[in-house]
Amino acid sequence: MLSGGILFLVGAGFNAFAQKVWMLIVGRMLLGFGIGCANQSVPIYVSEVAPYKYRGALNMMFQLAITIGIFVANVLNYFFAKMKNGEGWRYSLGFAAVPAVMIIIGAIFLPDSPSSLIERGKDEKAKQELIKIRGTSDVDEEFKDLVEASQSSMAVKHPWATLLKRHYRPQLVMAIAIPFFQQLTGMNVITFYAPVLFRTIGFGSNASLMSSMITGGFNALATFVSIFTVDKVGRRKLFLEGGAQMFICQIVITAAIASKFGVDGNPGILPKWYAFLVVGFICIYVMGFAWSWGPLGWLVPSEIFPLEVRSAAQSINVSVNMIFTFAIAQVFTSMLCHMKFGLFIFFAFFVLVMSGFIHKFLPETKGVPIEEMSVVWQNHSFWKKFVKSASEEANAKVDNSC
Ligand SMILES: OC[C@H]1O[C@](O)(CO)[C@@H](O)[C@@H]1O
Repeated sequence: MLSGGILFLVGAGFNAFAQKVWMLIVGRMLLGFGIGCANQSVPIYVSEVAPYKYRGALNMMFQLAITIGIFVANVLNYFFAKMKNGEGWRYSLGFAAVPAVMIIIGAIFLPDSPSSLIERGKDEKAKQELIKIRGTSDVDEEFKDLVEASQSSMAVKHPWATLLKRHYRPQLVMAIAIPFFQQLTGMNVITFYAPVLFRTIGFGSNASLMSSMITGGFNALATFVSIFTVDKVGRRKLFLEGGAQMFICQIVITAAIASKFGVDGNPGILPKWYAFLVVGFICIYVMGFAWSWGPLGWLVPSEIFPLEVRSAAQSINVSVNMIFTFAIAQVFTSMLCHMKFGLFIFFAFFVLVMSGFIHKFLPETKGVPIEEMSVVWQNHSFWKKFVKSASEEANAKVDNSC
């Protein structure tokens, strides 16, 4: 976390004071490395230290911070874009230093997680830490689970190779599929390009930035819904409800754009109600994402990886997420030119596929202590054939040693 914050701060500095294009490129690269470090460490840290009953809500604060960040950035951009001296971009980029400093201060003051202390042989300190964060000295059972998890983790010398073993297939599949699908919802097409989309449907250039502030606001507010419900209704229900909501909105938006723009992209004069309809359904779509795939895309991977492969699996999760964020941003404009309104059908198709995937393959993880998560795979109709139960494993070890 500390490295992420520092990289981010230096990157913001390069960008704000850039005199040459290479400085902007280096600045952006440093921001990218910083984001990578933070995305790798923060969700896992939160899931490790949170009491399991509130793990969902607390982990989702990470996505809440992202959405608030996007919203604040949209608001600031709106004002900086009005600066007469043409230097507004320096402020837009330089203000990234604020969250960077917040991360640095947080990382300096936050204690290490008990899991990571045990892994480094500091058992006594880990126990004290656990007592402190749980607010009770009745932590023996949890501490025992953590020590056991750490022992099996230490037995694993090559986490990357281990992750490829059949036994870890559910975690590997989730580490790839969840971030892939999260980006294939098309959410970033909305957040990156809302200004372009809104201008195209007739908003002026100021109004288009306004509109992206509106979607940013809905994104942040709707994340609270998942924070308050995820530990009650569970992960699967949110995933499936959010998927259905996004799908319906994508179909309505496609129909609205197809009916006015057709394939020649020439809508003539658009009535006000039309713009309200499109913006309205985009907001409902954004809310659907914000209380499902947005936060769950970080929560679920961070709670299903056992300690021995946690870091490796989270690296895959973050990389797949970032690669597809990048890829979609790159190809979006040419896809829009070629597919026109069909672009939304493309994403709607994936929303359908990903909802089917969750329905069939993701077990409910609500209320399951993180160190006991293997049970959910052992009880799952599809994954149980991949995952051995603890007693089968012990027998296998005895067989091997004979
Ligand atoms: O809320 C939207 C944001 O959420 C993410 O999907 C995951 O954190 C980002 O890729 C996106 O910009």
